[in-house]
Amino acid sequence: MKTGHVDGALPAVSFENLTLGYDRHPAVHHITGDIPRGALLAIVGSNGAGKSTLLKALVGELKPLSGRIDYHGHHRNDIAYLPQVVEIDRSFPISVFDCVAMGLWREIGASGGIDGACAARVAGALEAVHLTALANRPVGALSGGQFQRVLFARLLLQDAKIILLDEPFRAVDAKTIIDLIGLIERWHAEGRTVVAVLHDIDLVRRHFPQTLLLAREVLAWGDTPAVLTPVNLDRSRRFNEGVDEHATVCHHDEARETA
Ligand SMILES: Nc1ncnc2c1ncn2[C@@H]1O[C@H](COP(=O)(O)OP(=O)(O)OP(=O)(O)O)[C@@H](O)[C@H]1O
Repeated sequence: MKTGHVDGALPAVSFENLTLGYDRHPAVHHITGDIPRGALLAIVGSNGAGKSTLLKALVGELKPLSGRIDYHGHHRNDIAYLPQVVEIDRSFPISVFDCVAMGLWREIGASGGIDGACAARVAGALEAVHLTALANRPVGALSGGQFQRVLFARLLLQDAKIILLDEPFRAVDAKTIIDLIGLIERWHAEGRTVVAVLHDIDLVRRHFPQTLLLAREVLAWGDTPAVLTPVNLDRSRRFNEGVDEHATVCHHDEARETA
């Protein structure tokens, strides 16, 4: 049976027996299921469970070792991806305003020119994340939380149908989390599909109707209260990333062969 199903919702993206890995070593095994259109889905799991790997595959940075991802007609430009902040280089000299304006690159194109209407939209996005006063500051001179607001403002302008967020609240204070959750809920209300990797279980319970609990394979996937049960969370905690760190044999395939 497919997991992640919501009655009546068409899928935004489907995984079909998807296995992902690095240098041919599987990191995530045999994932099958649908992310419904308009879903607000949290991906939860221990360190090394494969959460970032799954997002990287979704955005096309990592090709499947086997199985496939069906995008149901969505194109790369329909997907916005916010990697973990540690993977983003902040050293280049660019202002907050220009960094947010990069969210309009699809519309502006190679010309790079920003007309008055575009500038007003950038200003609107900055206002939405309460950063108007810092518009001219270099991004390298922002705090971690301020920079995360910049990245969310850029996402606002990208206007993507599918938004992927990898640990968007890492090292972010409570006030900023509340503001950024407000933007996520706005995207959800607009019918966009939002998928976020998160570690704060209470926050997931409060704000994310659906959860995928991952431990290199799907432990549970569906409505958040049914997924984040004490039994499932205990199984997730017991996941030991060292067990098959250099796995060359997939236990599912092994079981199938000996059955
Ligand atoms: N570039 C890479 N090359 C080789 N192995 C990798 C690479 N990136 C991740 N891995 C391995 O793949 C597995 C899954 O990693 P991933 O980053 O997806 O986990 P995660 O659930 O996002 O963890 P965390 O919560 O710590 O961010 C881990 O064993 C990790 O060491």
